[in-house]
Amino acid sequence: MTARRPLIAGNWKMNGLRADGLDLARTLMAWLTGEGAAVQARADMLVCPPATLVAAVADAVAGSPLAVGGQDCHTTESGAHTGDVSAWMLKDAGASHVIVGHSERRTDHHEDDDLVRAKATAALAAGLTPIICIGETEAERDAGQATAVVARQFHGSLPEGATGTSVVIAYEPVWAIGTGRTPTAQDVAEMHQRIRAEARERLGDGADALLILYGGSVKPGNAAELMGIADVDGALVGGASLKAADFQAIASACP
Ligand SMILES: O=C[C@H](O)COP(=O)(O)O
Repeated sequence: MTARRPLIAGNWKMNGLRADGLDLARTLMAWLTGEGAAVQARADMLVCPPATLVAAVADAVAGSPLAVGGQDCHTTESGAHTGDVSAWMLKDAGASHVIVGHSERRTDHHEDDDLVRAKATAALAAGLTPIICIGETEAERDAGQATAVVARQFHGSLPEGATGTSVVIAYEPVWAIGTGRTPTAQDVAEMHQRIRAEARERLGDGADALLILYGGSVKPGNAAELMGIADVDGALVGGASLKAADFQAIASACP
C-alpha cells in the first residue's frame, strides 16, 4: 500500500484582485513556514488563483512550500484562441498544477469528458499535474445514477498514459459546491472507494498512489470528518480558501 501525502488545494475561482491575492498567498506562505510547519510536514498546500494572478502569486511564493496552479487550460500549446490560456503558459508562469473539468466549466462552457481529457493531456505534456474534477448533479444522485456518472466521467476524462502520480482526481458533487451541503461520510467513503476501484482498472497498482480529493462546501467545521475518511486524500476548497484562517484550519485537519 503506497502512502499518499494529502493535498489541500484552494480554488479561488473568479475572485481576487492583485493586492488581496498577494496578501492571501503571502499569509499562507508565512504560516506554512512558521506556525503551520507541522501541517506542511504531513500535507501539501496549493492555491489556484485566477489566471491574471498566477505569475504574480507564483513569484511571491517562489521557494516556499506553497504551490500554485491554474483553474483551466486550453488543449493546445499556442495559437489563435482568443482569451484562452495554455498549460505551457501556466507552467511558464510558475504553476505546478491546473484544475480541469470543474463543474462550473462543464456547465458554463459546455465542456464534456473528451474536452476535459484533452485539457488534462495538454497539462501532462506541459509538465503540469492536472486536477481532474468529476461529480454528479443532484438530479443524477436522486435518480440513483451518481456512481455510474462519476465512473463514466472518470474514464472519459482520464488521459491515456496517466499514472497514479501524474494526475489528481477531485470528486465534487455538483450539488455540494457553494451550498453548505455535503454528502454523508458514508456516501463520500463509498464514492471515493468506487473511484479508486475504477482507477485500478486503468492504472493497476498505480491506483494506490492516486490522490482523490473531496470538494464541495469543505469548511473548518467539517474538514476533520471529511479528511478522516478512507480514500479521501485531501480537499479542493472553494469559498473557504479565500480566508487564510479557514484554509489553514482545513489543512490542519489533515490526519
Ligand atoms: O473547486 C472547488 C469547489 O467547487 C468547491 O467550492 P466550495 O468549497 O465553495 O463549495
